[in-house]
Amino acid sequence: MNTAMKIPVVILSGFLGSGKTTLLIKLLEEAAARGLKPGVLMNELGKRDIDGELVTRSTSARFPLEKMLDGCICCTKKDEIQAALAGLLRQDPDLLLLELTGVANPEEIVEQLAEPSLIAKLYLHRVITLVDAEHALEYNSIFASDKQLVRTLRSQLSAADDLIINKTDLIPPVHSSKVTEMVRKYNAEGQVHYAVNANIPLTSLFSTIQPAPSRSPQATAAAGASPRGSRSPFQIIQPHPHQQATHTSATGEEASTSFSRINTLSLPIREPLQIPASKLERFIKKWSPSLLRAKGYVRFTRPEKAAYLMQYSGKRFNWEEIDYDGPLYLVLIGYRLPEQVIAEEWAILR
Ligand SMILES: Nc1nc2c(ncn2[C@@H]2O[C@H](COP(=O)(O)OP(=O)(O)OP(=O)(O)O)[C@@H](O)[C@H]2O)c(=O)[nH]1
Repeated sequence: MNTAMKIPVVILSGFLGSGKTTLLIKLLEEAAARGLKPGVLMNELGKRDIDGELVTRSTSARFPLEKMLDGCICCTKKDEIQAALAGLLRQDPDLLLLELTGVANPEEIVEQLAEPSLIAKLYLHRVITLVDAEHALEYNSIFASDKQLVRTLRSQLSAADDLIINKTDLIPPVHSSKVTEMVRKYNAEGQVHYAVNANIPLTSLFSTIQPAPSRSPQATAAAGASPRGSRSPFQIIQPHPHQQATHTSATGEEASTSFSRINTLSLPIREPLQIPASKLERFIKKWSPSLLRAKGYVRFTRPEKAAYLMQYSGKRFNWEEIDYDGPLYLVLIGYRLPEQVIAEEWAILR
C-alpha cells in the first residue's frame, strides 16, 4: 500500500491547558467543511470525559470517536492503543486526529504508529504541539527537578512539525520573543505559528487529504450532520479502561497517580452547589501552585440551576453556561496535589 492509500494521522500535543481541544474542534469543523470524515482518538488523564463532552457539543459533524480515559496514552499497553486505532480504521476515516494528554510524550505515540499492523494502513502526517504562551517559561522552571516531565515537555517541542504558540492575547510582544527563543532551542526546523484560540491557517495541513470518492461533500451532507448543539453527534465505539493505580475514597473522590508527579483528582458533585461560584473559585485557587488545571460540570442552587462548564487553565477561570444534564463533577490536575487534604476540605465545603 503506498502513502496515497494510507490514512494520514495528525497528533495534537502540548502541555495541560495549552489549547489542544480548542484546536481539535477547529480541525473537525474544517474537515467537515471539506467533506472529510475524521476518526478521533481522545485521551484524558482523569476518569471523566470532559473534553469528549465539550467536543460533542461544539461540533456538528458525525464521526467515529475513541476515548481513552484515566491515564496517559503513552504509558498504555501497545495493544490498547492499537485496538483503539484499529477500531477507528474499521470506520473507514479519511484522516485520524489524536489528541494526547498534556503529559504525553508524542515520540512514544509515533513509535507505536510504526508497529507493523498499523504502518501498513496509516502514516504520520503532522505532529502539532501547542504552547501556552503565558505559562510555558514558568512551567519549565517549576518542573526543572522532575527529569521525566522535563524530558516530556522537551519532546513535545522537538517532535513537532508545527508549533503553535497559543494564547498570545495574554502576553506582551516581548514575552512572545522569549517563548519563541525557548521553542527554537528544542526545535529549529518546525513551523512556528502565533495564535489566539489556536486559530492558524489550515489549508496546508489539509491540502493533501482527500475524501474517499463515496464521501464527496454532497454525499456527506446527505448522510447528515446533526444540528449544532444537539446531543450525541458522535458514534462512540467504546472507552478503554487504562491500567493504573486508582483508589476511590469513602466520600467518592477518585484519585490516580498518572504520570511523573502529575496527579488527578475527581470530585463528584451530587447536588447543585449551595456555595456561590466565587467561593468555588477560591477553593480551587487555594491549591495553586500545585494545581495546574481544573475543569468540570457544575450547577449552583443560586442564583439559578443552570449548568456550567468550568475551566481553570493558566490560573484563569472560564465559565460557560451550557445545556447539560449529565453528571456533575470537578477534575483537578496538578503537580503533587495533596489529594487527601483536598478531598476532606471538599467534603466540608459542599
Ligand atoms: N485567553 C485564551 N484562552 C484560550 C486560548 N486558547 C484556549 N483557551 C482557553 O484555555 C482553556 C484550555 O483550553 P483547551 O483547548 O481545553 O486546552 P487543552 O490543551 O485541551 O487542555 P487539557 O486537555 O486539559 O490539557 C479553555 O478554557 C480555552 O477556552 C487563547 O488563545 N487565549
